[in-house]
Amino acid sequence: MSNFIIRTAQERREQIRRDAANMGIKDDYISTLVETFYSRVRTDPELGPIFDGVIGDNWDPHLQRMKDFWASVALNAGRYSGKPVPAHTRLEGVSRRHFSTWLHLFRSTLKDTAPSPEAIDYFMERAERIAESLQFAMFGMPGLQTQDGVPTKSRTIDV
Ligand code: HEM
Repeated sequence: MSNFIIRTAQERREQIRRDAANMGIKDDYISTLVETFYSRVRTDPELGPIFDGVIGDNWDPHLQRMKDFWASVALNAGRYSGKPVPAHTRLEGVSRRHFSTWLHLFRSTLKDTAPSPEAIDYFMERAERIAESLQFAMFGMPGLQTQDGVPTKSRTIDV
């Protein structure tokens, strides 16, 4: 006979936070990660101009949104309620190469700042999964041309 354990959403959320805390992941680390990552993005020769064009000098709201986003992804904080897909499909001049650069920069930021080796994998797994979804929304399946050459824009991402 198998035993089923039924947990409430609240219990699941607490478990996620306990697991993350055991890796050293809490709000203060998410704040460090986001601040460090985007300070590197801003000076990156490929990514910097793309962000500059959209965000200009108005970085504070973007950084706050990204802290809420990562707290929701990593800690199930439920603080983010934006729409990542349209925010990216409307960007001009972004290719798969930019995503590869983004992921490299994210990994090196984690290597330099993460509170534990497990935390690096924890964030990278999630970043890679979301990057895949965004690229699918923007460019379609790798190697598959959409009928009219226009990227699929209808995907949503649950965080
Ligand atoms: C080529 C790689 C990427 C570029 C150039 C890029 C660029 C941008 C820019 C310019 C914005 C601001 C959009 C606006 O305010 O209208 C933005 C927002 C955002 N990005 Fe990215 N991004 C990239 C990859 C990613 C990845 C991999 C993730 C997640 C793992 C991500 C998550 C987000 C989120 C959550 C927002 C806020 C969307 C909103 O609620 O308005 N981005 N991104």
